[in-house]
This record gives sequence, C-alpha cells and structure tokens, in this order.
Amino acid sequence: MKIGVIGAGAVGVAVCNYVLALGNCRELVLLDKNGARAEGELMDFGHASSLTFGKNIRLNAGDDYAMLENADIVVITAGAQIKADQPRIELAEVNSRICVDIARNVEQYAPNAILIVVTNPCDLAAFFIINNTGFAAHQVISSGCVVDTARLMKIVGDHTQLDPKNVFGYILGEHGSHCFMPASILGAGGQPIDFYCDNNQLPRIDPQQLLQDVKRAGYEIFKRKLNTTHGVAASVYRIIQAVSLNEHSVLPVGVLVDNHYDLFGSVLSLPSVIGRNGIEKVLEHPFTAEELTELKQIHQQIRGVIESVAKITELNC
Ligand SMILES: NC(=O)c1ccc[n+]([C@@H]2O[C@H](COP(=O)([O-])OP(=O)(O)OC[C@H]3O[C@@H](n4cnc5c(N)ncnc54)[C@H](O)[C@@H]3O)[C@@H](O)[C@H]2O)c1
Repeated sequence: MKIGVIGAGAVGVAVCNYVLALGNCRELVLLDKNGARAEGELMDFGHASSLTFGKNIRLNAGDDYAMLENADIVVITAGAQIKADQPRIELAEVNSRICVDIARNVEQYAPNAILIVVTNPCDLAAFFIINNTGFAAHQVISSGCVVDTARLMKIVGDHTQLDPKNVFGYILGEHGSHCFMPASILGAGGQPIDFYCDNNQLPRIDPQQLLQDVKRAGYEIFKRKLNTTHGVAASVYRIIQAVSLNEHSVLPVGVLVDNHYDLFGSVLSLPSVIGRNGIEKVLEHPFTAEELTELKQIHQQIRGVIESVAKITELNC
C-alpha cells in the first residue's frame, strides 16, 4: 500500500502518526505547498524507524505531485483554516477551489487512488472534487461524520459507564452544524438506549441535548487549542484501515447522494460499506418519517450552499 497525505499541518501530521504507528503500508508520502515543512516532518518521523517498535516504511516528502505516482490512498488535509469572523461560505469557496486543484494534480499520477477528504467543509469539497475531476464517486470519501459519531459514542459511553466502542449510533448529514442523530438506532451494549438506562438506574438521554453536545464537542476543543487533531486523525485512520484491509466496514462517511432516499446532488454522511474500492455501497436505513424529513431538510440546505459556491467559483455542480 502506498499512502499519500496532502497538507503537512496539524491534521496531516497527526494522520501520518497513525499510519506510521499502526499502519502496514510500504510507502508514505507527505506533500505540502510548503515542501520544506513536509520534508522536516518526515525527517523527524524517520528517526522512529531506529526504535524497536518503529516500522521501516519508505518516507517521501516535498511539494511535487509526481511523488504520489500510483498511490492507493490519498488523504487531503490541505487548505485554509477558518479565520475569526470569516463567513463559513467564504472558507467553503477557498477550500473547495484548493481541494479541486489538489485532486486534479493527484489524478495525473494516481487516478485509481481512493481519496479521503478532510479539509473543511469536507463534504462540500468532496462534492466539488467528484463533479470537477475524473475521480468516480466511489473513489471520493469525505471523512464526514466519522469523528462526530466518535464524539457521540464517547459521550454516551461516559453516561452509561461503558466502553464507547459498545455504544451504537450514528451522526449523519453534514459534518458540522447540519448533522442529525437518528435516535431510533441509538443503543448501548446491544440494547436500545432507553431500555439500558432504565435497567441500570440511569437518567434517560435526551436525544436533542445529545446532538447539541456532539455539535459543541469540536467547538469546545477548538476554543482551548485552536484546532482539533487527534479525534479526526483517528477517524481518518479508521477509514484508511477499512480501505486498505478491504474490511467492508460500515462507517458514517460523506458519500455522493445519488438517488438515495430520493435525494440527488450533495455529499452527506450516510452509513456506507467501505472497502478496497472506497465506497462499496450506501446502506438504506429504515429511518422514521421524522428522521427522513430531517435528512431531506439538511440536503436542501446543503444544495443551497453548493449552488452559491458554484456560482462564485465557477466549479461544476
Ligand atoms: N473534517 C474534519 O473533521 C476536520 C477536523 C479538523 C480539521 N479539519 C480541517 O482540516 C484542514 C487542515 O487543518 P490543520 O489544522 O491541519 O491546518 P494547518 O493550517 O495546520 O495545515 C494546513 C496545511 O495545508 C497546507 N496547504 C494549504 N494550501 C495548500 C495547497 N494548495 N497545497 C498543498 N498544501 C497546502 C499548508 O501549507 C499547511 O501546512 C482544515 O481545513 C481544517 O478545517 C477537518
């Protein structure tokens, strides 16, 4: 496996750390417009290979896309960070353009790669990549709500005093403010969440409050350290693992909505089967009527943003 990471910032480097510590790839490429920064990071990582647990993965870094030749997986974390008081739509324009340019460069050297888009707004950026490059929809995965779902699992795990891995639930929709939680599938230890709480003398969880807490989780981290890195990097590594081991894992990643739930033309997080071909299948869930209405409303809001960004950037939508 050859893995590329574009963007040698806080998130890109955190992803490299997971790949080097846990992964089983033969080559890791770190690319940044600031090539020296990427080189410095991988030179630093290189010293880990002298230690007993370090893996001798071939490391390449710089600013030249040719390094990505025949990469199997490319993670895009490059882009601008939101500035104080900057409207989100402005960041969407800037980063959608950057991500499409990057994907066009990647396409020249690794047209068969699976792309994992992390740069925010990741769902919008993935949507514009699908519509403005030769990458097929199944090759382009937005990291979407995997991190939001991890946050949900941790919060419910703390409440139920269970390992978060024994919590089942999804955050779906858009990574960010337009996400929702289908309460009908939330569970702990294989039991419906209300049943679990009642049987264990715990207060029931208010689904609306839970969703608010999930939405605030990223903000609470950002307020303290001015970025978020570890949770998102672990989420990206989870997707890398599903692709590289052809796991057919169901993950709430951002996928092109193309006649799913009668919706067309956005990227939203939906439970999807992830394997060697990227998105192998988008699962259709038996959502309640209310949940379906919520999903449709989110899609319509996102379509509005897509059309505004397309108008200004002249990207296809
Ligand atoms: N999807 C998520 O869950 C999630 C979570 C955290 C951060 N993010 C996003 O990830 C992105 C990166 O965050 P970060 O904290 O690493 O930022 P950062 O500022 O630390 O790093 C960004 C890097 O991208 C590089 N870069 C910018 N434009 C480039 C281009 N055109 N080509 C190559 N490299 C380029 C910069 O030189 C910099 O090294 C941001 O958009 C952030 O909002 C997403």
